[in-house]
Amino acid sequence: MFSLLYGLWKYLFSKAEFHVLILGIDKAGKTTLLEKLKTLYSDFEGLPPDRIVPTVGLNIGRIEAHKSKLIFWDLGGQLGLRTIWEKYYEEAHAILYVVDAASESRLEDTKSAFEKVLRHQDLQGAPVLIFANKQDLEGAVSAKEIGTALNLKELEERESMAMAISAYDGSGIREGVTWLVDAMRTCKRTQELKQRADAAVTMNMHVIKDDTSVWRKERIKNRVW
Ligand SMILES: Nc1nc2c(ncn2[C@@H]2O[C@H](COP(=O)(O)OP(=O)(O)OP(=O)(O)O)[C@@H](O)[C@H]2O)c(=O)[nH]1
Ligand SMILES: [Mg+2]
Repeated sequence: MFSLLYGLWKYLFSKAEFHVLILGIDKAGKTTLLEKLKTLYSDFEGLPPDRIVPTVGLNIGRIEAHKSKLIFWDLGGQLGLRTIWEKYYEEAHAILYVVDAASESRLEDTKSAFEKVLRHQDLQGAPVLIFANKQDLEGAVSAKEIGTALNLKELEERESMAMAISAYDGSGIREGVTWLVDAMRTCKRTQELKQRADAAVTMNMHVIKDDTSVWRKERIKNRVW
């Protein structure tokens, strides 16, 4: 009962909260980015790149930006781990797709994994932000080139953007987060996710009401006043 009431209170009075799924093939720099986000947006210093290992499970990062709470889910990008991605689609407000812009040889793999993500029913209407990562390396291609390679222009039914970043030095990340928050605030998918959450809260309220009436009946029965 207390947890239901607390959940309801939190729901009514807390800041907007968004779930962002960080995807991309292995070694794109997803976890390095997640740790940089923590450093840039919280009092907590994220792990330095030399302490980051390939991801097998799930890494979570919570930050606050533009009066919103952002919860990032970072999953492993190795081939055998990509089947796990879809378990998180339903709850995600947006996709942050990280690309190693300095590795031309892996662009085909990046592209086919990306197309598969976009085709999934559970991600309909989710805004997509592409981070063309590793811009600190010589030979890294521009965000525009990555956007063209991934056919971003053809995504009519959703908001999309490609931005150049370096998860090492942090360049471009803040601009990307600003775009992302704006896109999540205004997109139809966010409204739909909210409606679903509202429906769950309404159901919880019925449970609370039922609990209370049972409790009142008990008091009457036992004459406890
Ligand atoms: N030069 C450079 N290297 C980077 C950058 N971001 C990540 N790396 C390096 O790229 C490699 C892979 O980084 P990770 O963050 O582990 O990549 P990941 O996408 O999380 O990989 P998985 O967990 O296997 O899916 C590491 O050696 C990082 O140090 C960057 O902005 N610049
Ligand atoms: Mg990782």
